[in-house]
Amino acid sequence: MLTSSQWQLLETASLNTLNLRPEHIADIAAHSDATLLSNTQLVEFLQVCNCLYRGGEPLITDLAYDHVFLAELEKRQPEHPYLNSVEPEVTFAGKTVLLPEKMLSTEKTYSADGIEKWLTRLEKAAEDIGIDIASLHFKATPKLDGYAAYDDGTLLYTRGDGKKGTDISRVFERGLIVAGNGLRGQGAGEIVISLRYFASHLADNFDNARNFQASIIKEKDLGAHALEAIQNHAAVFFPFAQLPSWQGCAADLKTNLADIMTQTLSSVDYDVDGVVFEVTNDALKNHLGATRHHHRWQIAYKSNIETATVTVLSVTPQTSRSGRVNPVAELEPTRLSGALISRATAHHYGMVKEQGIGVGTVIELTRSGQVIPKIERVLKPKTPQIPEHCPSCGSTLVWDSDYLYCLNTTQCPSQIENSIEHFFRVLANNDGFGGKTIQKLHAAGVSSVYAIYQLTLEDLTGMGFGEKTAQNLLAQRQLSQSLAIEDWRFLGAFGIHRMGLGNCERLLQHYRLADIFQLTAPQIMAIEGFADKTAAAVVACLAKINNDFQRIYQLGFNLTRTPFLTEQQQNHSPIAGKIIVFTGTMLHGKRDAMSQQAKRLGAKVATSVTGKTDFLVTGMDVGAAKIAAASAKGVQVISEEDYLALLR
Ligand SMILES: NC(=O)c1ccc[n+]([C@@H]2O[C@H](COP(=O)([O-])OP(=O)(O)OC[C@H]3O[C@@H](n4cnc5c(N)ncnc54)[C@H](O)[C@@H]3O)[C@@H](O)[C@H]2O)c1
Ligand SMILES: [Zn+2]
Repeated sequence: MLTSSQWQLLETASLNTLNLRPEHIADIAAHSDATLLSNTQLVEFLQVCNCLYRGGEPLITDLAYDHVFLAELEKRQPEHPYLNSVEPEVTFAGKTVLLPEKMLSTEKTYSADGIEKWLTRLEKAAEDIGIDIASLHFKATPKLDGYAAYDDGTLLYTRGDGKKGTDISRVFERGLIVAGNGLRGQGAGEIVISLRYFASHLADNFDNARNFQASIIKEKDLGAHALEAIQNHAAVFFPFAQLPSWQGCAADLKTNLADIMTQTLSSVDYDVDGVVFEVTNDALKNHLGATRHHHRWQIAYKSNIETATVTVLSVTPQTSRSGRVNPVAELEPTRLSGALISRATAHHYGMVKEQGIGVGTVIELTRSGQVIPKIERVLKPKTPQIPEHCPSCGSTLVWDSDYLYCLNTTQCPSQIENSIEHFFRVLANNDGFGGKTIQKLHAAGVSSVYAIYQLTLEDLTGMGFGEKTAQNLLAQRQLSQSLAIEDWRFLGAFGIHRMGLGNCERLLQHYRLADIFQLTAPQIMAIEGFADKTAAAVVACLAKINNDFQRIYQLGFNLTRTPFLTEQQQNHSPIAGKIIVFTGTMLHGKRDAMSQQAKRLGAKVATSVTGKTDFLVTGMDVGAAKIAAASAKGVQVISEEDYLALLR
């Protein structure tokens, strides 16, 4: 659930009126799965995370934000405005002022390869304007993970939306000093707090450094802790120009990249979330310029994985919808990249047993893009904690290779509740049936998806749901049936073993939903992507869920049929077999819907223009440079109108 202060931040930013509701937001964060979200939900969730992050109360890790949710938006809608602008700060009161110069975000990479590519681009650009590559000079500075601000000598501004910021000069009136030479007016920098000071003086009162930085800026009256930190010069404004730096030529940079990273990351006593590389040549910087999001002459190399050494307090078994019992380690609360971690999953009970994970085990915790971090390595083993009985239903557990299973598929509460939850989560077109509601329904004797669809208002109120909640549940249930949903998603909601959403779609590209229950293993194996083991498992599982499936299917859902692969290929539409890229804002419907239609008509829809692209279909607000670049590659550029005429 969101905390009340998180909710307040959303209210201040007017994000409390979104379609996403608090329990849904918390649920998405907990599952860290972006694929189930609609496009609108995805963008709304990003806005919510950004607001909470800037307000000092992050909901998810930076890695989850970048690699799960932002990456999904990039995959689906690479041209989405959210990706092409500076993520706004929304939380501070104060006068809005135009920034003396634009403050942008940074381009990011997570690998040495990304740095190499960036260098190649710079070298090409240098050649274009006749600059000798060997003369280029580079600089690496620690990427401070504080609160970005701009000091023009008189006022201090927040970064705001990159063009307009908020006047927060009050922090200097409160005694904040400028780090380094102490001079005002050095432009962009960050408000940061000493790591050592935070650990010794503030850790008990603030969740993380970001949380503290936000408090320095936003609170009307400073708390005693903040005041003391400022007086002790532990909290400072650090102009980037004053940061310690590595400097050298491109060849040095390439050869010593790993060393430069290690040195720079530990060169200051502040939270650092990467290293910023930039070229210093002014002519080249001017030539390169910026996108709406970042300067092309600068790149941040962010570290992908974070680790910490932690002691295990106990290991808790959790039964999943498939009956597999997963070990969750309860940990001594530990800070990892700003969030307080108190639980981690071990891969399976085989690992718990072999490596000795139990009370007092010391482990290395790794976090790479998931909200719940994983135990990667055991540093000091102890007696393992292995359960004999299912924590949910008490039946005796059995081993199947490395895994422990509860075989009580028909009565185990965890299995039943998690399966129902899975169904509604995958449908993703309603948000009435979350974990808590399902638990309550199950406790009242409702133990299947079908049974949920039989409930009346009286049934629900009889189970202790309030009149309003009950009505809302029925409305949400109605939505789940009336809103259009792809048939592969519907099939995926049944949680068939070895049938993730991708395999469901693949299967339905060859057979109608109504026909898949008659399929044999060889027929499934004939489909590209299904190996013999998978095919056999699919047949067995389909047989197992057949009755349940038919009953629910017959309730009536608004299913969209997956086009057969053959239909797509043999289609005689004017765009059959063509590769199309859509760009800009479309006037005649959402781009998503247009892509779907194009696919149905046999076209391949790509997200970026290459020499193989046939058509670039342009909506509104498409830059001339983009059009010119496509034409130069021999791509036919047509307007949305012309495209629709072509289809007619
Ligand atoms: N956890 C979450 O929910 C959440 C939400 C939103 C954003 N984020 C994180 O924030 C990031 C995006 O934020 P952003 O737009 O501020 O981009 P960014 O992380 O790329 O930071 C850009 C900023 O870096 C600062 N910076 C720090 N040290 C610097 C140096 N040495 N030289 C130059 N600039 C330096 C500048 O102020 C610049 O504005 C994402 O990558 C994500 O990880 C997380
Ligand atoms: Zn059980």
